[in-house]
Amino acid sequence: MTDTKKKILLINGPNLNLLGTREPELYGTTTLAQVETALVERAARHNLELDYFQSNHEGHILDRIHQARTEGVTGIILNPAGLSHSSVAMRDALLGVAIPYIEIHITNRYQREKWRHQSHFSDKAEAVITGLGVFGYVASLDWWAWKLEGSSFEA
Ligand SMILES: O=C(O)[C@]1(O)C[C@H](CCCOc2ccccc2)[C@@H](O)[C@H](O)C1
Repeated sequence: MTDTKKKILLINGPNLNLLGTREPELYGTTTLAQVETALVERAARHNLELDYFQSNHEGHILDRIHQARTEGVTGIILNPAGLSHSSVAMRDALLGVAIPYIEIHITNRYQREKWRHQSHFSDKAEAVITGLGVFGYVASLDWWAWKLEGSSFEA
């Protein structure tokens, strides 16, 4: 029996491995491992498979994005981190593999330095979440589940 579960890939950019251990006033106290574990379990409840990847190296992230296409990834949850504001190459990789993504940021970037207001990813994202803390990751997954389950609205 072939595995028919749709796959969502969670990608976190540079320094997010520090989540929960540094700057809790900005990023909270939940660790990246806790986020990843929680999303894997939540995805399974939606009959989805969730894989996750974090790197401090742009090229490794590009390689993981390229690999996603060969794996048949349906959608991406992307926190580009600092690369949000600088990486045309990462934008090109995402557009190149043509996998839809939701962009998520833990902090409200519009309350921070002006240079954080711009992202190389937002205009091509399905949606952008910024400022919900790590709940933004939960919201991103639930959005993918809702989208893939037919986008029906039940009040
Ligand atoms: O708010 C977000 O999620 C950001 O993507 C986080 C990036 C920073 C990622 C580093 O995250 C850390 C987490 C905990 C401790 C230190 C860094 C920042 O450069 C973006 O402007 C907004």
